[in-house]
Amino acid sequence: MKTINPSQTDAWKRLTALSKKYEDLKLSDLLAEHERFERYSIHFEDLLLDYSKNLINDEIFNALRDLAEETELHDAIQSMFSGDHINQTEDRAVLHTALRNQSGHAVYLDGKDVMPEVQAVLDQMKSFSNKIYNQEWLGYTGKPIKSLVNIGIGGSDLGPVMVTEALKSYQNPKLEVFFVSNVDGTHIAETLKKVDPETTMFFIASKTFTTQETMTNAHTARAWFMEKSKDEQAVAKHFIALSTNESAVSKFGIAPENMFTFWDWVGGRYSLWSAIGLSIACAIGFENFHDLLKGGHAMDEHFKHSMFNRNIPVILALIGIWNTNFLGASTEAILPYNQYMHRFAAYFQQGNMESNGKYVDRNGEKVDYKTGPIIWGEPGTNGQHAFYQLIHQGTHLIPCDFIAPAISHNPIGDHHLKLMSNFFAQTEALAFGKSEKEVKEEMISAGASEEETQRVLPHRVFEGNRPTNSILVKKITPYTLGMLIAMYEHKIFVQGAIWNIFSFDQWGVELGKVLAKKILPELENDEEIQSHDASTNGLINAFKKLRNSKENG
Ligand SMILES: O=P(O)(O)OC[C@H]1O[C@@H](O)[C@H](O)[C@@H](O)[C@@H]1O
Repeated sequence: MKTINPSQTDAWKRLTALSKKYEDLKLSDLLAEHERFERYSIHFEDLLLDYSKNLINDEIFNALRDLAEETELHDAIQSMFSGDHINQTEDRAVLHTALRNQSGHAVYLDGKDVMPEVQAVLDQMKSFSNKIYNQEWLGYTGKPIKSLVNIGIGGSDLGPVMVTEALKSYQNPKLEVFFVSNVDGTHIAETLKKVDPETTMFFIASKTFTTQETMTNAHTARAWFMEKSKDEQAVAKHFIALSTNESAVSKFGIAPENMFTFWDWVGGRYSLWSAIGLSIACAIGFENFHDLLKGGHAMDEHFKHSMFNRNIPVILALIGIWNTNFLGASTEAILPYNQYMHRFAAYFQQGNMESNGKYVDRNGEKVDYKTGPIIWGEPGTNGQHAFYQLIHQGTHLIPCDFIAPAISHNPIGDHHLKLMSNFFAQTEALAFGKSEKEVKEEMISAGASEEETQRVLPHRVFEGNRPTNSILVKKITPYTLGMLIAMYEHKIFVQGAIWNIFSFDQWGVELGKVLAKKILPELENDEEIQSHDASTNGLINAFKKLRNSKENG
C-alpha cells in the first residue's frame, strides 16, 4: 500500500473549499428534492442504506469519491484481499475475510492457500458445536453441558458477546451462555455462582494466551473446577482453548484435541469469524454460525466489486470522513433500534477506535487531520430518554447511524410499530428540527401567554440539520447480522486507508499493560512507595493505607 497524505490531495483541497462554499447547506432544502431518497440510498439484498439525511450534495459526494480514487483505495482493497502484509508494524496480512470466504476459490498468503486450514478448523468447530448444541457432549459425571462460559477480553469477548446477544432468539433454550472478561474478581465470582461444574464448558478465548485478565480468570475457573470435581482427568471434558498459541495452551493443561486454532492474520477485533466464535456456534448451532459467515461474505463481495458510488461501506466511510474532517465532528453514535443488538455499539467501539485511533501515519509522521472518531451508542429507544437531548440541542455535531429491522423476533401487540415510529421520528426531527415560528404557534394555540412564549421560546427551538444514516434490514438473522458486521469492518478499513494510517495494529494499549506489570509487585506489600511521580506515589500509598485501615469495615 502506497502512503499518500490525504490532506495533500486535490480532492481534499476541493473538499475544504466545498465545506466553506456549503457551510449553510440545509437538510430541509436537500430533502425537498423528490428524487433525493432514490439518489442517496442503496439496496443490497435485504439491506437498505438511506444516506440522504447527510449534509452532502453531488458536488461534495463527487469530491469525496475522488478522494478515495486519489488515495488509491482500489489498490488498498486489492492488497487486503490478496493477503499482502498490510499490517506492516507487525508484518502480518489481514485476512479475516478468508474465514468467511464462501466462493470456493483459494486465498493465498505468502504463496500458500489458507482455505484448507480454515476449512479444517470449521469442520472441527462444527463437530464440537453440534455435540454441545445437541446435548451429546457429556461432562465428567455423564450429564450434558448446560452452561457455556467464555473467558476472554477485547476481541476475544466483545464479538462473541455481541453476536450471542444479537442472535439470542436462535439460541438453544437448554443452554445458558456467560462471558467473563474483567480481571475484577467479581466477574468470575458472580458467574461461578450461577453454574454447576458437572454441566459447564469453559472456553478459554485468547489469541495470544498471555493476556493477564484472561489467564487470571482461566486459572481461577480451573482451580474452582478442580476443587469441585477433584479429578484432573475431568478438565479435558470441561475446558477448551481458542487460540493461536499452541505451546501456552498445552502449558495451561489443555490437550491439543481440545484446542481450536486460528492465525496471526486474524486481528483480535476481527476474530469472531474464527475459532473465537465457537461459543456463538455452540449457542445458536453451527448452521446459524455458518449463515453469519455467509452474510459477511456477501458484504465482502459487494465491497470488493461495487463501484465506489454504489458501495455501502465506501459510502459510509466517505460520509464519515466528510463529517469528521470537514464538518468538525469528533464522534459517531451507533443506535440500533433492536434490543438484541444492545452490545453492537460496544463491539464497534473496539472495532473502530482500536483500529483508527492513531495519530501517526504510515510514514511514521504525525497527521495534520483528524482520524478515527469516538464511537458510542445504546439501543433505541433507551438512548432517547438519556442522551438524545445533547444530539438534538447540544453544541457538538454527532452524526448518528440508526439501524432497525422491519420484522421483529417478538411481534407482541404494537411494540414494533411504536419502536419504528420512534426510529423514523428521530431522524426526521434531527434533520428538520423545529423553528421559532412553529414553537410560537404551538404555544399560543396551547393557551400560553405572549410573555411566557417569549421566555421559553429559545429553549424549545431545535436547529435541526443534524446528519444521520438509516440502515433498514428485513430481520436480524445470522445472515443479516453478518452483513452488518462486515459492512462496518470495511467502513473502518476504507477510512484507515484514506487517512493513511495502520488500522490493524494496537500499540496504544501496550504502555498501560507494561506499567501495570511493574506496579503489581509494589502492591503486594505494605511498604511506602517512592518509585513513581508525586500523584502515582500518593495514590498507591493512599490505597495501601485504605485497605489496612480499621475504620468502616
Ligand atoms: O485475544 P487476546 O490475545 O487475549 O487479546 C485480547 C485483547 O487484548 C488487547 O490488549 C488488545 O488490544 C485487543 O486487540 C485484544 O483483542
